[in-house]
Amino acid sequence: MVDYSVKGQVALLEVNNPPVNALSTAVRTGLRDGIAKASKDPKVKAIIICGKGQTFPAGADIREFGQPPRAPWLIEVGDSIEASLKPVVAAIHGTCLGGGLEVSLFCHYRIAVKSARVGFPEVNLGLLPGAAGTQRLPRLVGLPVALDMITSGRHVTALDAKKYGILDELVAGDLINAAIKYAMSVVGKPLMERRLRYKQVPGADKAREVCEAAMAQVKRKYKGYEAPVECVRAVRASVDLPYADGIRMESELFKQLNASGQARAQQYAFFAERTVSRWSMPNGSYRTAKALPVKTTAVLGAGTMGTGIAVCLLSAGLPVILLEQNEKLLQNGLRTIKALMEGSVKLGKVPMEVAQKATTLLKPTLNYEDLKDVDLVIEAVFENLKLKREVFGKLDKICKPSALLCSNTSTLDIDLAATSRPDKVAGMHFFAPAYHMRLLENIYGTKTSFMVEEGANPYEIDQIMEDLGMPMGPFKVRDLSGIDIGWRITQEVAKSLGTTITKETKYLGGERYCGIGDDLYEKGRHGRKTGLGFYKYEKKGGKISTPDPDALDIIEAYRQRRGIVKCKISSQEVIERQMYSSINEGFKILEEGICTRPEDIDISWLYGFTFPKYLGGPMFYASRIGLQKVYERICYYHENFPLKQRDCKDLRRRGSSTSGVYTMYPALGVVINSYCDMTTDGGGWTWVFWEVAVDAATRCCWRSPPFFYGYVEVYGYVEVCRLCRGNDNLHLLLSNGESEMRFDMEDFNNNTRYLQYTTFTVGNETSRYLATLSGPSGNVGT
Ligand SMILES: CC(C)(COP(=O)(O)OP(=O)(O)OC[C@H]1O[C@@H](n2cnc3c(N)ncnc32)[C@H](O)[C@@H]1OP(=O)(O)O)[C@@H](O)C(=O)NCCC(=O)NCCSC(=O)C[C@@H](O)CCCCCCCCCCCCC(=O)O
Repeated sequence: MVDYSVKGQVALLEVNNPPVNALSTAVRTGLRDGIAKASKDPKVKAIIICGKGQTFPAGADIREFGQPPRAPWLIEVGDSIEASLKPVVAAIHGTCLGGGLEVSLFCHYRIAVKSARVGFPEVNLGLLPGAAGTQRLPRLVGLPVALDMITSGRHVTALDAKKYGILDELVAGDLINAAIKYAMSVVGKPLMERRLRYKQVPGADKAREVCEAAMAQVKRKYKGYEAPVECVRAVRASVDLPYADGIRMESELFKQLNASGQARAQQYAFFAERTVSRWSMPNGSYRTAKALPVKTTAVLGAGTMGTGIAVCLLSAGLPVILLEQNEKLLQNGLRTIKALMEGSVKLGKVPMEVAQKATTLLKPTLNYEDLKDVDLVIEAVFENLKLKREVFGKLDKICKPSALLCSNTSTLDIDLAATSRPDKVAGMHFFAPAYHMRLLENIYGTKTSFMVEEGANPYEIDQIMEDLGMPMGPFKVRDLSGIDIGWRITQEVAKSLGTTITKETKYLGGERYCGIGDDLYEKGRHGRKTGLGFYKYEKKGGKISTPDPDALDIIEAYRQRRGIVKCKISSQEVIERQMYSSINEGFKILEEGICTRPEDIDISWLYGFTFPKYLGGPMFYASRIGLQKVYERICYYHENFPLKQRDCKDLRRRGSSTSGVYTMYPALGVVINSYCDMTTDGGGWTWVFWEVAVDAATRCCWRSPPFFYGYVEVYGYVEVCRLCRGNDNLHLLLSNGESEMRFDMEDFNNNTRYLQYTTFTVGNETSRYLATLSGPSGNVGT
């Protein structure tokens, strides 16, 4: 796993663990042994560490995180590198990430080719750099850059890394030859000053302000995610604590994060993203399919979706012909595209050069003839079957036979497009905003409005779903995508069913129909673009939403017209009805063979609905709750409400299996047992322990950090019998000696599911602590 050779007076340690040279146990052992061997060899004057194949090590081996940890620890290997009496040079190409960057920071010198990138992406896996990265990077580059890199996980170009001081030199030509030359040039120079552990963090006097600002920023930007918060804490320790204590704290926080449900979910998402790219269909797979070259494109319709799609294509550097039916709509569209491009540049999402080039790549037209040579057409006209059929008829006549004709429809049957080239016609459903969302898919939503019809308040529903981690509640999403769009879609559905929607319509196609959206539509409340929808906005097209009593009046009038008696719907029920109906649909999709793996569905949600990665996706979420429970609740809603939940045999089968544990995610380990206890120490701290057995092999245990302050949120299923038993068995108490946090538990002895949502703030500290406790098939406390 590490090839050892000596070139002249330089020992070469080449990590050889394709595809990304991950730092597995064997690699760590190889590095440790290689350093020892080179240190003993009198011929060797300097040592080089590099990667064979496509990259320098891109990090620890993520697959090892779900297994019992095995020595040598990366940090011990790093210590032996730093202690070497012969200079050690990291020669970097490809992606030097995570543990790879940590290895290089133990080396005395770092050189790289210009195309290399470095970074600490651990945060994206629900972790922090756990092999001294949080202590060493700040010592090298100062707090602002270290905090930015570690909390964002971004990849930094070699050029920037050189500017920050991470790299000592950029080299051209053959990396190994350049590294040998460089290594020989530093032989005999003092090594002490190159050992980062002895350095002070530059700008330490500003640590408090800088770290507090970073903490406030990560809480705002990565709301709900635990890892960025712990990253800031760990980096701050590089200033507040001596090196050895900082390392201990980093290691504690790493272990704590790694045992959390968020890390499991984010690591699952990492592999799921890669799994879904290995698609397979009856007539081919990713192995056999060849991509059709697309050099020129056209977008039909310059409304919200059309302009968004155009920006997406332009940002990818593709020429776009934008077609509209009249000059006024076309000019509006061009203005929107210009504004979106400028906004993307401001947010750093699109480089300035790309935006400048886009102006030359965009060609407006009113004439279908201009589309005759394009490779790809994406139609984004109104969701009206007749109109779309007309458009496809014209495109079929004008476009070259090899051109792909795609529809951005979210609901209409693509087979109805009626062209002479059905094999070149496809649905290409972009998610709004099209230039931002990475998903191009066709999944359709939940039956949210039902709940509002029964008495729930849309703003409360949004808040509950946002607290669960969705960036936007379902009603904000409806305002964003346009209430008129929803209205048009249901009109089309009704038409295709040979019926019409009236004020009295209660069922459509055998499913319950809610007409609240129709009432809003009739009042001109079409969502954000009109400044009014479920919410009120600061202006037409505005982004600042405020609850609107007028919208609530419309909803109430609707209920009265229908004779619906308003009832109270609990937060738990809101979550269940939102999530479980989607999970049920997910299983139905698997059963129907539309998707082949749960990962396909989860990735659609992560990219299409910005579902929080720390929950993994609805299918992963279901497996954490326990399919049996999910299935029981779906049955309950099916029996007690006039909802038409489609009964899914697959979920029923899995849900009624006696084990109660679904082994859908063996790679991550399945939690088979969990145990929770607490104790109060002499300092007045209440320590909460969760002990979790994973796959009967890994036992991880973590406790609440000693600096437990801030506010606590507990939500999700709480299987109370698994909670710590306090004096009166009725609450969970957390205390920091001055204040107490108390979570009252109801139905404690009934073993019933229970949702408790509480926030608690102590002093000015705004840190967030999230605790998710759940079910007998063992969900990890986080
Ligand atoms: C590197 C990439 C950018 C490459 O992208 P590309 O598109 O080219 O390729 P793919 O993404 O498709 O990947 C190809 C292939 O490789 C697999 N893979 C990629 N990275 C890894 C990896 N790090 N580990 C394993 N496998 C990996 C990928 O799955 C693909 O295979 P597949 O079969 O699925 O197709 C891109 O891949 C990328 O971004 N990778 C991730 C990079 C990353 O996140 N790196 C950081 C990893 S975490 C880390 O490094 C942590 C460190 O800080 C070290 C922590 C040390 C922990 C010490 C803990 C102390 C506590 C224990 C002590 C116990 C003692 C006690 O009890 O006291």
